[in-house]
Amino acid sequence: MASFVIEGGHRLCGEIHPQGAKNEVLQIICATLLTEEEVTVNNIPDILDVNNLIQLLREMGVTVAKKGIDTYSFKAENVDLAYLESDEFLKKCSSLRGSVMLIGPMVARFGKALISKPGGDKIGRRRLDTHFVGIQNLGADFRYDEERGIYEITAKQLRGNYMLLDEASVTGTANIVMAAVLAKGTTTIYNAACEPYVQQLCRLLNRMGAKISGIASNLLTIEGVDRLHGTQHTVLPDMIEVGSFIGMAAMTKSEITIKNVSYENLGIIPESFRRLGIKLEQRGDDIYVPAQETYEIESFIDGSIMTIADATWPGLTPDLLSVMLVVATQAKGSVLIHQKMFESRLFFVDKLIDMGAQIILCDPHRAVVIGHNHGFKLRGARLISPDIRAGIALLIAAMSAEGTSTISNIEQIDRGYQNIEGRLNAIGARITRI
Ligand SMILES: CC(=O)N[C@H]1[C@@H](OP(=O)(O)OP(=O)(O)OC[C@H]2O[C@@H](n3ccc(=O)[nH]c3=O)[C@H](O)[C@@H]2O)O[C@H](CO)[C@@H](O)[C@@H]1O
Ligand SMILES: C=C(OP(=O)(O)O)C(=O)O
Repeated sequence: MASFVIEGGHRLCGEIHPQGAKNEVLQIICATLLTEEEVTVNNIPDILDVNNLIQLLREMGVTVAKKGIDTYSFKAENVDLAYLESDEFLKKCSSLRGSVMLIGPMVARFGKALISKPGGDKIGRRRLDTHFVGIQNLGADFRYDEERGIYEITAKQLRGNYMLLDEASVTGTANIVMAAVLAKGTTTIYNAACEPYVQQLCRLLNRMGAKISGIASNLLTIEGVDRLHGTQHTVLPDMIEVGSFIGMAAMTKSEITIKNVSYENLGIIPESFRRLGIKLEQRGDDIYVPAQETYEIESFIDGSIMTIADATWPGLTPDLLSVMLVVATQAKGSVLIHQKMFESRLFFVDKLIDMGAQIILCDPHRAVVIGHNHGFKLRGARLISPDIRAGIALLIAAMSAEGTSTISNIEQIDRGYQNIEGRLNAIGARITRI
């Protein structure tokens, strides 16, 4: 288990480039299975989750070529269908959350998919009903093999259907869309997730020859086609990384410019940081964050205490609440952080309380943060990263703290942040990997 040793109290200064979006690229890589032709993908981040998925595709028989520093081509011409049934494949899938999105393309193209329960963060229950019910609605048969602990999904020919999803699941919508593009007839998905990740997937599929309309809304219509072909795709910058950098700058009183953020795809994220009192400016497609000695959390118009809560897109992504919570500990004023979607994502506040933060954990979903207004600094501590976003939040806390901190289990951070210590040290941080 690797660790970061962080010397706190150093200001950052300069420019930083966000990596490609993890949650988009996981969908895009799975979609390359839908054609035997070559699909080239640019701006792929060099992170654990993505590298593991690429490796999994290689083992499935997909020809993967690295064409440039962050460009790969995928050609799923000779997929090894026997390997897809092996215990080795299923074991690998179970350690990788993104692998659940192999089901849609595999059923659509090969008529069969096997899957064991996928991994990912331990951030609460993560049910897959939306995925399964959606693909079942297209005519697939689901069987649970108790002995092997796996689901077997089969379909001779998927058929388009109308469906109203029970929740706007991001990976669930992606899975159903990828199954529906090769189904016979028209599929309508109401209450579809419409995060930029899903929008980008739909745009890629249309470039491959699919017929999807309603992109960016919660009502998608998909006219099935017989086959898809090769194309090119460029992954958007990672909006969660952009948000993490905004929070990091505010917390460490730093002046930074976050380059090429694709501002129009950030939705409510910039405004949500502004509500915490953080100044930021859009400069072309960059975000400039000036050095701020203090930032004051807004109140609602009626004077009541600010609430920052997650919601499905175009609401605020749950993946930034841990960062916003940490940033609030040094703000002026108080805020209620309400993590509605996941029930185990706020427990890391214990560690912040140990570092001197004033936080009341009301229940598994809600925490009230009483900001210090930089009145006193957090204290360096020995920390452990419980999940990817709590991990980056603790890193931000450690960077702003007095003294040295150690964060262990940084594999959780590496799942989603590319060479984070290298990129932050280049603009003034002091982080060592041990
Ligand atoms: C690989 C990937 O893309 N992961 C993202 C994806 O996970 P993932 O697609 O697994 O998450 P889902 O969108 O399915 O749902 C996340 C959680 O929110 C709950 N839920 C969801 C929708 C809803 O309307 N109401 C509701 O309560 C679900 O029950 C679940 O507990 O989307 C999540 C929600 O944005 C993000 O945190 C993850 O980073
Ligand atoms: C929860 C996340 O990832 P995953 O869905 O891969 O567990 C995340 O990216 O914040």
